[in-house]
Amino acid sequence: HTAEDSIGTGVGVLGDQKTLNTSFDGSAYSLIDNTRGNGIFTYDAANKINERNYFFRLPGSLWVDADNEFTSSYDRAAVDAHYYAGVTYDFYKDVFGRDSFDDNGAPIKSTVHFGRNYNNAAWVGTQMIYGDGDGSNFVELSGGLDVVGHELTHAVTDYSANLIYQDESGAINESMSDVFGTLTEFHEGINPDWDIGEDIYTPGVDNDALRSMSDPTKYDDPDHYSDRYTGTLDSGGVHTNSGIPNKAAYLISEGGAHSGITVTGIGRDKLGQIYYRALTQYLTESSTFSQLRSSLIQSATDLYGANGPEVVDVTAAFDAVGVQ
Ligand SMILES: O=C(NO)[C@]12CC[C@H](CC1)C2
Ligand SMILES: [Ca+2]
Ligand SMILES: [Ca+2]
Ligand SMILES: [Ca+2]
Ligand SMILES: [Zn+2]
Repeated sequence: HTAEDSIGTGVGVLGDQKTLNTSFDGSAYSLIDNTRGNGIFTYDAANKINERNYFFRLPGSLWVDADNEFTSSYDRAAVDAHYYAGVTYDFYKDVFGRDSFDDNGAPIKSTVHFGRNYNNAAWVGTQMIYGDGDGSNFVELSGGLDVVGHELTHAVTDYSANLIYQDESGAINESMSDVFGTLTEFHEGINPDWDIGEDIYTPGVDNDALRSMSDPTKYDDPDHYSDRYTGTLDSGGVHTNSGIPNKAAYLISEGGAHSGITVTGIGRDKLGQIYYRALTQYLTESSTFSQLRSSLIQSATDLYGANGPEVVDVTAAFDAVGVQ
């Protein structure tokens, strides 16, 4: 008896109802979505840490439920990891024609309840992991669509430019994840914004976020090359210096005046196409900010012509953040 596709109901981290693609094996329902690529699979690390007190051996146990209703508080992290992985899969497929992170339908695996009070999420080379947060700095991190899109974009990057996670190439790696995590949020269209992590950060504080793409300085990240971090923390400031290309991406899409330069704005769709082409056709593992600028100008030229408003805006945006 082979398993069959089923549709379950769930409640996400923020208490929102959603339907889930699940799989019934004759006795129980599991978080296997067979409607996308070679499947989306969600697992439970059950907050265990292994005998040496290091992180739990992955992926943990496949998420199983007796009645196809995923409505308990313990279920919420799994509901959103599963559902938002599907949203991100659809974004890449519908907008760029990319079939999963490897463009070959690779199964997408996520593990939730990872670690204990773990204030983080990551792509660990083979799958996503999501901590529950400590309940004060973070709630379950899979509850942020931009975070799920951010993490899955790390996988896309690994299978394309494979940007080294250090210094400027690392900051571009981070920025790509913020850009496509944000574009995923706009594609779904529920409370989209140019902030990162707002849905899962500091439940006790409203209107804050981890990072801002529209104004990186709001959270002390630079928005100009002259203010870049040159130290060794965080692999050379990959989560800080990402503010510089993030600000450029925001200006390319939305326009604005910055450092005495005015950018018109070409919109999110063109931003996404230009960035996706640069990530998959021109950037390499050691690309610098300057090479990001030239890759994006080349991509805009390929897609929309040599002297159009798109090339003008990409050029102006990188001038505005001090990258030549
Ligand atoms: O930027 C990140 N990882 O590279 C974050 C930080 C908070 C969200 C979960 C992980 C995004
Ligand atoms: Ca149930
Ligand atoms: Ca956001
Ligand atoms: Ca908050
Ligand atoms: Zn990241």
